[in-house]
Order: sequence, then structure tokens, then C-alpha cells
Amino acid sequence: MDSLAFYKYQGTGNDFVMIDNREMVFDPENIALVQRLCDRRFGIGGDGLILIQHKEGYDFEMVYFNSDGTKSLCGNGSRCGVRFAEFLGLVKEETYFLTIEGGLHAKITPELIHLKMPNVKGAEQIGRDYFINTGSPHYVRFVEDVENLKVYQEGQAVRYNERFKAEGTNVNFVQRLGEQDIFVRTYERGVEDETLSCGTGVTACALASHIEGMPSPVNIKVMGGNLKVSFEQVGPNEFENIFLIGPAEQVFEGTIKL
Ligand SMILES: N[C@@H](CCC[C@H](N)C(=O)O)C(=O)O
Repeated sequence: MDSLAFYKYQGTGNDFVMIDNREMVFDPENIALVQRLCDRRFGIGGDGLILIQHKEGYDFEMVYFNSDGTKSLCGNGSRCGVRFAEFLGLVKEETYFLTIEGGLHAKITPELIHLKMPNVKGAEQIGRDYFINTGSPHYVRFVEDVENLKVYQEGQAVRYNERFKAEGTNVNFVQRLGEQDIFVRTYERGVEDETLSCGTGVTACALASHIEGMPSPVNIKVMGGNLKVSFEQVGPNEFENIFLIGPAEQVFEGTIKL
């Protein structure tokens, strides 16, 4: 293989290199290649890389890598993966596909992807902050002025503290804007920087906002656009029927020399 065909997708500014790997043209063990393709100077550039593969019992399998080659559940990446699967002709109005967190359902419209997220059990309160796993681990801190916050510095201070430095955590800063509206900025582990949007992150922020009294659905402004999260509370800090809703689009396609 001396060149590789790729597509580029973005979901509210969270951007991904997308590879049609139904013929296994890309070795999922080749982490150095994931890192190189995600590099914004020496490669294509992206917050992550996604392989779309055949999988029996599912419409497709989505293998997600952060830009450093580590794996986790990616909400925006899943929404973009569904849009790419639609482009490939694998799915139409709805889909059931395999992720690192098991099978997920999604509904597809021309404008939006409605992704059904894994159920959430438990939200840990740490002082006035929260730690919630929505498929990926998320620290949530409520702040007064998120626009002027030093997200990189404040995010790193939590991500590399004694508790989180080994496994890592994503760190979200949330400002309440209205009755059902919040503004979120996220420092992502695995990218080790602020990204313009994080789907599992805004999901954690919507649930934390609900614990603080906000009803579902929660409208979320992020640096790269707008998302919505709806959910049902079924027990103390237990949530089901969680939907992450937002746009996902193809930006360009190309071929890269290997
Ligand atoms: N951008 C993602 C989250 C990707 C995983 C995260 N960086 C981690 O390693 O936990 C999203 O949209 O959910």
C-alpha cells in the first residue's frame, strides 16, 4: 500500500479522518499511522481517526482512535461514522452499529444524527464538580464565564492530577446560559488539547446540569456549533434513553502518500 484514500468529516467542529476499511486496507494495530494521519502538519489532521468495517450482526463496526492512537467511545465521531456509513450506502433512516462500548442505535435525517448513547449509572460528586462516565470519562466543572476561561491550562490541571494522570479524563467547563441552555468547552484526553466539541462530554454536562435542576432536553452551545441532549432519569443518578443530537458532515476527500 503506497497511498490511502480517505474522507474528512466534522461534527460541530470535532474533526475526523474517515477510512472505508471494509477491505481491511488499514491495519488497526498501526498506531504510528493513526498518529501520522491525524497530525495537522505532517498528515491530514484530525482530532481522531475512524475505520468503518464489516461486522456480522451489525450494519457496520466503527473503530475510533484519538489523535494519539488511544481508543475510547466518541459521541461526535459516532455521529460522523453514521453519516459516512450512509454515504457508503450501508444504512438509510436508522442503524445499529458496533462501537468499543457495544452496539449503538442511531436515527438519520438529512440535517441531524440522533445517536442513542449508552445508559449512565452513577455520577460522582467531587466538591462542586462531577465525574460521569458516558462511555468515556468526563470531569464536569460549572463556571461563570466559560468564554474567557483558560481551558487548556485548567483542563490539564485536572487531567494530570494525582487521581486522573494514569487513566486520564476529559475535562468539561460548563456555563449555564438559560432554563435549558448551557455553553460547554472541553479539554480532551487523547488529543491533549481543547477541541471545538465533544459529544460524550456535552452528554455528561447535560446530565450534571439535570442533577443541578435543569430539565431535559438540554441545548448545548459549543465552540463549533450547537448540540442537543435528551434523556430520562430512571433512578438516583441513573439515566436511560439518552440521545446526542446534532449535525455531521463530509468536508472533503483525498488520497495521502504513505
Ligand atoms: N470527541 C469525543 C470523545 C473522544 C474520546 C475521548 N477523547 C477519550 O479518550 O475519552 C466525543 O465526541 O465524544
